[in-house]
Amino acid sequence: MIGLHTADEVRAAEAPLLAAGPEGALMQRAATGLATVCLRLLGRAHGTRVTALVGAGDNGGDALFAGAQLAARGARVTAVLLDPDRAHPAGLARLRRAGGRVAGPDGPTGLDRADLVLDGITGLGGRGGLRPEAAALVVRAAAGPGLMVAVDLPSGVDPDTGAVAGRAFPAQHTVTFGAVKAGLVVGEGRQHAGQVHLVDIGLAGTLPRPRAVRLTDDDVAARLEPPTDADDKYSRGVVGIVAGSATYPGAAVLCTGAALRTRPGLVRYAGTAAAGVRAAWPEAIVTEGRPSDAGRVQAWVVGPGMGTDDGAADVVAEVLATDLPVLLDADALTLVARRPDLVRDRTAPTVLTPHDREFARFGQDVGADRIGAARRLAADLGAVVLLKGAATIVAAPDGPAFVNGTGTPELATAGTGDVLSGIAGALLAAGLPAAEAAATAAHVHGRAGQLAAEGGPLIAGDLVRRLPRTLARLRRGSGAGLGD
Ligand SMILES: NC(=O)C1=CN([C@@H]2O[C@H](COP(=O)(O)OP(=O)(O)OC[C@H]3O[C@@H](n4cnc5c(N)ncnc54)[C@H](O)[C@@H]3O)[C@@H](O)[C@H]2O)[C@@H](O)CC1
Ligand SMILES: Nc1ncnc2c1ncn2[C@@H]1O[C@H](COP(=O)(O)OP(=O)(O)O)[C@@H](O)[C@H]1O
Ligand SMILES: [K+]
Repeated sequence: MIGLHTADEVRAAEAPLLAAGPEGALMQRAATGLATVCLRLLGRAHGTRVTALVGAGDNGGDALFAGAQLAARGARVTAVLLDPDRAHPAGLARLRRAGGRVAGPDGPTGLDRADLVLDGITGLGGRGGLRPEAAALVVRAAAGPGLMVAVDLPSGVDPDTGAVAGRAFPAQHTVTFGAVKAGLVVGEGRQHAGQVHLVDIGLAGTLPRPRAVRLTDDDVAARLEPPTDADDKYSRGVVGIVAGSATYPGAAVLCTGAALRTRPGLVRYAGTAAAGVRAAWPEAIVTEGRPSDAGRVQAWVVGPGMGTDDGAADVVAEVLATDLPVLLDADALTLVARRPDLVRDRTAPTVLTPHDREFARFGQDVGADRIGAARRLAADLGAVVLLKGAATIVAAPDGPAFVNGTGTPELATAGTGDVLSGIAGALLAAGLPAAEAAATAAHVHGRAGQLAAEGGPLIAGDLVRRLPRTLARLRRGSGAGLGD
């Protein structure tokens, strides 16, 4: 698991090391890590042109020391000082000694010819939207040819929430120190961070337990146990699906197919799309009747394409009255948003999987702090909330939030959410704790999307078809990095 930390947590973790160590030691580790990544990205230092944008804090110090290391190896480095009187003095001296040049924002910045631009304007100390002079420099840097590399985090991004007020540095790579900041992997921050490289500066022993995490492929593989000799079709979990309608069987077919392909022991379907489901998936056990007619299950998925009429409302209430784990998606969300007590009154786990518009039906817009929003709704309802998006969030009333790291914008197409519900339902039925089932499903869904997208634009059915290979790859193990 990759811990995702806040600025306060990182500062608190640094404090004892700053007190104990020689002055500047942490900054040297950070700058060396930064210069190493830059060298790797450039391929060589000699003859390359680097412009470092330098603010008045320690983030600028990191950029100056890294710039000095690159200059010492033959790079032509220009430091653009936003506030010349307050630039990190030792860093500036080191850069000058290494042969680096220094300019103001109105001087020869070298941005129009740079191979690489280092963003050392603000890091953990940045507050609010970038000031006009800094924002203007970011715009000029983005218009130039240089590879955009953010120091610790892209300036203008809130380290905790990923919120961007105004403009922020659009990085292709972010070299972050000590811990991955939550704001680098969620919301607008994620879009500005590019690939994230973590530099170890020795905080492992002093960081607190993270309040947000990202699952790796290995974490997910550990939650996807293949069947053993001891298993039979009932021991792997039985999923119940209530979805679709006679006029719209698609959601039911996709959701049932995804549940089947995640390979629980058995999938039951109850609802008015029975004919379509039976035709598409002979493996499912299908009834036109109510959920109570379907036979025993270990978890229910309710909602995709089922409509919001009184009949649908009755079915949702019937399922929520069971003492089984229930996943509510799509139309079921619209229905419970009108009657949230149906969720609050439950003792068995409930998972809600809204996208932003469905989330808003519960009374508050998502806003810029997506992790915070998911946590608030989870606490309010006493349920697990999976908030869909480019980086899907899973939050529970307690325990860490999960920020998903897999997926592709190709997933923005009709029906992919129905597939996600089917996968999550199968994992709930298999007995995974609700938040882990939801987070594992989001990860698998994203990997299936990436695999399907290799073959070109995808449709939701492609995800179902790719699930077996996705699961096999995950179980075989991989070396997935931080930024994907
Ligand atoms: N504390 C430590 O020992 C270490 C800190 N490190 C670096 O230090 C950074 C934090 O340094 P600081 O606390 O000095 O803060 P920063 O360097 O992040 O930012 C402070 C400066 O940015 C300016 N600023 C703030 N908001 C602004 C805005 N909206 N627009 C324009 N300018 C703005 C402030 O006036 C101030 O000059 C980390 O992100 C990291 O890069 C690393 O060197 C590792 C060790
Ligand atoms: N830009 C994007 N990048 C990555 N994933 C996305 C993006 N847009 C949507 N998704 C994912 O696609 C799925 C869409 O689900 P949803 O909106 O419920 O669609 P539907 O209701 O049509 O099935 C979610 O899993 C969401 O996280
Ligand atoms: K920065």
